[in-house]
Amino acid sequence: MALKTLSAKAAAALDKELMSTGAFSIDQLMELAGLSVSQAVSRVHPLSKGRRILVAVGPGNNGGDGLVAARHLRHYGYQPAVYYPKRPKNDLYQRLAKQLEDLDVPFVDDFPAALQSADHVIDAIFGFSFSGEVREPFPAVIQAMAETQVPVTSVDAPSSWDIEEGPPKSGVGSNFHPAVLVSLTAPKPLVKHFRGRHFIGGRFVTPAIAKKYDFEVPAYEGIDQIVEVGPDGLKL
Ligand SMILES: NC(=O)C1=CN([C@@H]2O[C@H](COP(=O)(O)OP(=O)(O)OC[C@H]3O[C@@H](n4cnc5c(N)ncnc54)[C@H](O)[C@@H]3O)[C@@H](O)[C@H]2O)[C@H](O)CC1
Ligand SMILES: [K+]
Repeated sequence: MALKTLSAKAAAALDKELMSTGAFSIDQLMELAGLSVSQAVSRVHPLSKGRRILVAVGPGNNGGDGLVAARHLRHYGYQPAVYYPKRPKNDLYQRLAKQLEDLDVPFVDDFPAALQSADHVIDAIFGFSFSGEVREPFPAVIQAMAETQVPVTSVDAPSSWDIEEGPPKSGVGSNFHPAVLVSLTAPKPLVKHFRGRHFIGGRFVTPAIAKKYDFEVPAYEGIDQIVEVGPDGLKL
């Protein structure tokens, strides 16, 4: 079976289509994306492996997925902490942050320090709209995720990787290889460079949309919001 991936451009177009003709709101898609991430983390890192989950949150919707995942993980009995250095004024992100504050989820300022006492990390810094060189304050965060022994789950893309080409050839992110990736909707072309455990999530795509964008909706089982596939996105 040939590997079907979604380019950054196609992923953005699909997102737009779901929220226009598809009649979804961004809140709904983000809730389901974040729920998928929370399920993948609880699958690879059950509570018995340690409760402390550090969530690195970026300024866009990838970060929003991380905020939603943190909330679900808190309800599952984990102890998430959130690093969220660039908070947009946007109402949606403010509400997601407030929901975490109401659950007494701490927001931390020093990512490398917080990493010292984390059992697992969620990388929700950048997704399919990332491009160019990583700007401040994120280079040190990506460097810390690259060097740590703590396992990292990346949301949609390992942050700093080019969506089509994968890890940068040199500099920040060139040595970043997360243990787990949750591709939302469909894998992006960068998966050809990924070697860890790989899940597909985002269980909201209709068969018609999948056909139009030329990928297959994975065979979700029962009430699961994720399907584990091979590192490259092919069936296990
Ligand atoms: N249909 C789906 O699959 C859904 C996926 N979701 C998630 O949304 C992201 C894409 O979100 P978007 O807001 O378009 O962008 P990002 O979060 O990837 O990042 C944009 C953010 O980052 C800044 N930025 C870009 N490049 C750099 C850089 N080099 N250095 C620093 N900052 C950078 C940019 O300015 C923006 O602020 C997708 O991957 C999924 O995770 C939706 O949640 C639901 C539907
Ligand atoms: K990410």
